[in-house]
Amino acid sequence: MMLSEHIAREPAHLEIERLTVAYGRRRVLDDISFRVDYGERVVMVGPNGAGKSTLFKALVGLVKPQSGTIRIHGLPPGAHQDCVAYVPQREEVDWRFPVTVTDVVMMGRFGRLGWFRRPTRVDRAAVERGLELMGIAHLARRPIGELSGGQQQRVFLARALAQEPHILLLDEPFTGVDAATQEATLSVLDALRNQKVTIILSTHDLGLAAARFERVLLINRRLIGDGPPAQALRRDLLTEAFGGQVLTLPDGSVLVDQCACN
Ligand SMILES: Nc1ncnc2c1ncn2[C@@H]1O[C@H](COP(=O)(O)OP(=O)(O)OP(=O)(O)O)[C@@H](O)[C@H]1O
Repeated sequence: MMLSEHIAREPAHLEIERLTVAYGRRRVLDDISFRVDYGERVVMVGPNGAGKSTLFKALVGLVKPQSGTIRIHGLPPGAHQDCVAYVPQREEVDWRFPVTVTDVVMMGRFGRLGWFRRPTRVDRAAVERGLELMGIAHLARRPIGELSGGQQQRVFLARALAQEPHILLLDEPFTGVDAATQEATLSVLDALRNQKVTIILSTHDLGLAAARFERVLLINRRLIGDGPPAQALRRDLLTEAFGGQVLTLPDGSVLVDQCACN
């Protein structure tokens, strides 16, 4: 069955059931289940090492689950890679690559192009649109390695947009970027709402998670909270997820272990 027929017949969604992932003998995701409907905007929060990046990698088929299932439009990850765009954390990218901004953004089209087909007018237009949406059309010919952290982040978002995905996965896109890039990214995500693009983004910023997203997944190896911010970011759940860490809550107060001090 063609993917397009499948989408037409079924409500498109992402479904994760009893997902367990281990590196060697160490479980980093344990029995995680949730479902995301088409067009939902979800933010994932949890402490360092909670398994957020691992979950993204499992969603694009880069790590194999030990058990459990992932279904995207009813099919396993990798079956239609094209409709899922993944923006990894910046430090996972080798910036010495001698390629221009346009080259990188065009990579977003490779799923459609195949590696050996020449870009068509449609591909070039998608690349230009991505560059313009992220405000970096003027950087098109620059080598990627020469750009600032915020500019590089915009390039990777432009590449994801050029892919024209149904599901956009962003792993900590705001870490180490300037406020203008953060705002530009958030407004592009707001615009994608009209196109029913599903967004899953991870961040350490609980205030941003609460203010800009309708649904929060609170993760630390297990799924500890799932729901609207007021529900998923309750103090008892945050304490469970973050243990003894000092934490700034969405309301600006500080949580130190069990004690909430304003
Ligand atoms: N390739 C790997 N091999 C072995 N262990 C790994 C590998 N990748 C991640 N881990 C470990 O798995 C756990 C989860 O890591 P992961 O990067 O998914 O967490 P995270 O929530 O994204 O963390 P952060 O917020 O610090 O980015 C960590 O303890 C990490 O050290």
